[in-house]
Amino acid sequence: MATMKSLIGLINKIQRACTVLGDHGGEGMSLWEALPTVAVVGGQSSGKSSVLESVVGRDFLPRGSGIVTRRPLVLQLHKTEEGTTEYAEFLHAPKKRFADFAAVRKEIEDETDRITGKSKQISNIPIQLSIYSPNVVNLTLIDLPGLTKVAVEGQPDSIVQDIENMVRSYVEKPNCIILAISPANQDIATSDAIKLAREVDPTGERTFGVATKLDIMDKGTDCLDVLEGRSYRLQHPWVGIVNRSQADINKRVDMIAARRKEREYFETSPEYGHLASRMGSEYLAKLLSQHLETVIRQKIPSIVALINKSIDEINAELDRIGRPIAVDSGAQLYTILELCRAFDRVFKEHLDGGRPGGDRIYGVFDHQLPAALKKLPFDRHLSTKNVQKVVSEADGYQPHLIAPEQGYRRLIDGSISYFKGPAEATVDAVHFVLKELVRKSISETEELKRFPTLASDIAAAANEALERFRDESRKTVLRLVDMESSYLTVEFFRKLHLEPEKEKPNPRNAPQPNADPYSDNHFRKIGSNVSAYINMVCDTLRNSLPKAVVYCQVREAKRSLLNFFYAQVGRKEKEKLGAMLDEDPQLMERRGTLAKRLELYKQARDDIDAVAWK
Ligand SMILES: Nc1nc2c(ncn2[C@@H]2O[C@H](COP(=O)(O)OP(=O)(O)OP(=O)(O)O)[C@@H](O)[C@H]2O)c(=O)[nH]1
Repeated sequence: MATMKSLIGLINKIQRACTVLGDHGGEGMSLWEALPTVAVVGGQSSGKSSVLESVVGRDFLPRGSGIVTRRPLVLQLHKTEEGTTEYAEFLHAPKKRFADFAAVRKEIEDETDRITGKSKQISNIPIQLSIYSPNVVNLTLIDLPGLTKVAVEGQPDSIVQDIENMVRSYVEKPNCIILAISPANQDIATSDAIKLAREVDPTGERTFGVATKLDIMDKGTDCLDVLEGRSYRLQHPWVGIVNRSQADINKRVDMIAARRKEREYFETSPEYGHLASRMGSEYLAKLLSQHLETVIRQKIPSIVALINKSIDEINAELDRIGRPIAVDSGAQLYTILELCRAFDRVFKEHLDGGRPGGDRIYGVFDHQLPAALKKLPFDRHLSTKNVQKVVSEADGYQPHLIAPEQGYRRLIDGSISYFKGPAEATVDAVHFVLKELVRKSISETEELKRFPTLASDIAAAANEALERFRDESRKTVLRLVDMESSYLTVEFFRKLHLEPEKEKPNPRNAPQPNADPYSDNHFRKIGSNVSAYINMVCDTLRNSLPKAVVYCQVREAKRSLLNFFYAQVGRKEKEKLGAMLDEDPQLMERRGTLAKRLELYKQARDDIDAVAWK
């Protein structure tokens, strides 16, 4: 079975971790709130600090008038071997050991002011103090500001309510054991601590009543009715305490002597002698420690359940925002390539039909290109007038004898050059569709959302690659057009000569006697032959241009869009890779916090497993 030391020590450890992570309750069912604690509650000057110092056996708490305790002080007591030196440690100064307890008092004052400033404000951010001593029991107590009645100089009017709200936020928790300090020299009925305890713990199952200042009750009065449970009955027996008086404090009576004096007081007291074994700060410490250990043991299952639930929630959140990237360059390079592949998959789905977009490329070939070809000004270029002009210029001083070979060539070349416009327009149109698909693919790649720098690097690399593909495609389509000029299809013209005159003899068209062979008819015929040839070329290009564009741009985009990028990334050194994976700072901070909390909860679960099964 787990020992008391190990269980309370376990809770101390988890409590410290919670404070490091800023989990001191208040945000839903936090781990802190699931941990059993003992809260010390009492009115101003009720003797809270004196009880705590008696339990610790050391003078270490700040004293003074007005509100002294302005932040909760989580006091974790660790019993060490007899004869070992006592020392204290603060969570906010983990490397520093305090052997001088006067310095502990100063550190508490300074740390209080660090958060609340020199004002008399209060704050619910706890100060975590651990004391290691052979004269203590394993116990965690939370010292809270004294319940006060009136604001003093320098305090806001709301201070009374603020303090009560803070104290209430601790004692209302079902896991909080209430140490209610009431001065016996005042009517217990007016005790602020008992009033509050009755409110939040009506059955008294988690309230321990402590009566202080028994030694300065009015002569002839005693506290037996309360201490023997006849009035203000609680489930746990009241404990009477005699702390150092102010005179003792001023005389620097040390705590161990004070404890001895307290023991003698009860053993020699005519009223309380028969209760001596159940009175005094040492007995109170043991009673609380045993009770705390019992409560912790009962709460272990619910604490473990909460820890497991928190671990699952944190893991789910980490999965949602993405796990931290390992810092070694191999892992970073792997991550970058994985993210590139994720983008590439989305891009290919757009092209191959899994996602919309690829159809727009087909639309360029099926609508835009034919429409552009149709609009080419061949009618004007092959008008009889222009044919005559070109043929005459081509003949020079010697008119052609049979067929105007040069004229034909010039007319054909001139016509073919018109195809360059639609060819380049097709290349550009497909380029812009591909660029748009890159942009969409970047935004649709979920994994890339947390890496804005890498996303823009991939987009830049992809667009550079598309520019290269476009240049290559433009050269290729212009070459296709130029090839049509470089060698005319002889077969076409052979057939032309073999083909009977298609036109029915039309008296108007029939050659008139003494007709000029170079008449309109002649040139119209040339124009129509060239037009027929150009139509053939047009049909060829309408089919070959899309093939060239797909081959140079679409196929390359699918095969090697990021090849240059991969080569560049492979050559980058470590810090450059890290810079590519820089994330949204808020996201990184969020992930860091979650990772720390996850670590806390996993460590707590392991600690509990290690202790609970001993
Ligand atoms: N004679 C006697 N004096 C006591 C006893 N307990 C506390 N005092 C005195 O009462 C005064 C207040 O004691 P503290 O321990 O500071 O009380 P507190 O509740 O911590 O006060 P604040 O935190 O400042 O509100 C001090 O002068 C103590 O010396 C006691 O049992 N007997």
